[in-house]
Amino acid sequence: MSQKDKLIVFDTTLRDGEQSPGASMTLDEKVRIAKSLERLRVDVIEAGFPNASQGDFESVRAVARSVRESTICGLARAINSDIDRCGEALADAESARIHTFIATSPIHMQQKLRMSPEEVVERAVAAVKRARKWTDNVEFSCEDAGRSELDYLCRVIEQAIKAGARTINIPDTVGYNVPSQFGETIRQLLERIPNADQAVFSVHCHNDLGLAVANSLEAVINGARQVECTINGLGERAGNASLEELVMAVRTRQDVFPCETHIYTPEIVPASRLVSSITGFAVQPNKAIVGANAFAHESGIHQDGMLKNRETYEIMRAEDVGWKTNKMVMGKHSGRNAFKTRLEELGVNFETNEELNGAFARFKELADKKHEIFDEDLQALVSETQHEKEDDRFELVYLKTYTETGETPSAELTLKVDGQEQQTTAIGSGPVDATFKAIEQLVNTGSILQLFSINAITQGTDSQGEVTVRLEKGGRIVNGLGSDTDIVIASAKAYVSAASKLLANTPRTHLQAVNV
Ligand SMILES: CC(=O)SCCNC(=O)CCNC(=O)[C@H](O)C(C)(C)COP(=O)(O)OP(=O)(O)OC[C@H]1O[C@@H](n2cnc3c(N)ncnc32)[C@H](O)[C@@H]1OP(=O)(O)O
Ligand SMILES: CC(C)C(=O)C(=O)O
Repeated sequence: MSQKDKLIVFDTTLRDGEQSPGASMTLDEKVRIAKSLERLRVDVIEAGFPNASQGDFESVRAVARSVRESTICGLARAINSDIDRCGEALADAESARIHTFIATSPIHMQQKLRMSPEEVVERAVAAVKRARKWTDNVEFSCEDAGRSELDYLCRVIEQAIKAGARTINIPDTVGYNVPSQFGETIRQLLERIPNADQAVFSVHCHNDLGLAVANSLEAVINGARQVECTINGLGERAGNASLEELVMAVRTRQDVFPCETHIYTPEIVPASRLVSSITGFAVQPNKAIVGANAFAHESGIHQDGMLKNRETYEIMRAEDVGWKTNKMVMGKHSGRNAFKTRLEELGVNFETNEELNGAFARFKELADKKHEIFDEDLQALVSETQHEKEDDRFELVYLKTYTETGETPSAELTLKVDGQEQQTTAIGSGPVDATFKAIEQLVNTGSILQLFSINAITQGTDSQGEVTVRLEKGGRIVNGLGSDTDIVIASAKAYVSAASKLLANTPRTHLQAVNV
């Protein structure tokens, strides 16, 4: 069994997270999120502020009734009516905690509460005692502790513990602290408060300077054993410390942290998605752990390293946080190793290095035009390459089409016909029709177009179009395939490919080249 301390994970997505402007949640949504936090094995779920409104009260009560495995907590000011309402909302919880708070910084005491430091101590003590009438599990927070005087903090906290608080929370309410200083504050509090050993010290950091996770971790190194956090870092203003980052930092760097969480990490990504879909707050792609790119690799050197040994570029396993797998994104920065490996996974093997190099060159060309190359793009690219290999009598060199409202569409075309460049122009009912007529002038198949179909290979307006052209002549039917981000060019490629097949065994003299 592990000798390490337990780090208690206190999630406040439903309370501080909901304080994000625009992130309000309905009762049902809160229960769904609470159930997801329970699956994550979060130790304490702060479900709301029951005295804020009837709706908040009912939500906290509903969460308290639905969740059995996590402790359910409610927030209350150091005011009897807040505390009693909180106690009522939590009455049906399997395990309940009342979290009461009052500000301890000079600016908050003078300007907001308009209370003297003595009055604040008295209110804190009275609040903790009142909460203890409801439950033994009472947490006390010194709001704006990050800007409070250390001697005064020691005084308030000592009294709060004496009054019965079993968790003491040190919030950096406005995200003002930096890690070394915040860690030192925790160390000093634990050292100087005589009854500090009778409570668990907790931290609650905000992200105004982007330091919420770093400050929390430094506090843990200095003795804090509860971290307050939210899924996706949701929360007031710039948000709170993000649960997923804290949990994975502690887990990944067990050489640094003297404690461990009991979080079931494969539930992290599902919880993140749920919170994002309910609040409508999208997760940025480069967000640590839960961003779409957190386990995606695009550059060739990284992909090559990953294929040789995953740990060259990954410090965690995607599967451990709930992704199906990590991702090799095929794009313009990808190299040959990743290209070849992905195609092999798709069942395509190259017989020679020349073939691989040819396909890879085409892939790079396509990647310059299109941000991400999907498996379907690769398959289209290879099948086009293989078609060309079989029947390369004709090759599209240049195509320019002209369309304008009220004007007749036209096409200007250069084809390589049996190795020789030939040019022509044609008009048609549309740019594709004009292009097909121009090709036909040069290749002269005399065939009938039986089928012309276009499909978008992937989603997005930068998707490639894949075109199939079916030509029929004298009972013989051939298909040609072409793909490109420009659907007229894809159509030209498909027609040229079909024509090549149709005339593969025809004597080369049949062609009547038209030079313009
Ligand atoms: C840092 C944090 O995240 S703290 C939690 C923030 N969450 C919320 O505020 C929850 C939503 N809030 C609300 O619905 C309302 O503000 C309520 C119901 C809590 C209070 O509403 P109102 O009674 O209308 O008061 P209002 O919001 O205008 O002002 C807050 C009052 O609480 C006082 N107060 C603030 N914090 C505390 C505290 N911890 N203990 C005691 N009194 C406090 C203020 O001094 C002010 O008192 P005053 O009216 O005598 O000046
Ligand atoms: C009530 C406390 C914990 C809080 O949310 C804060 O100080 O940010």
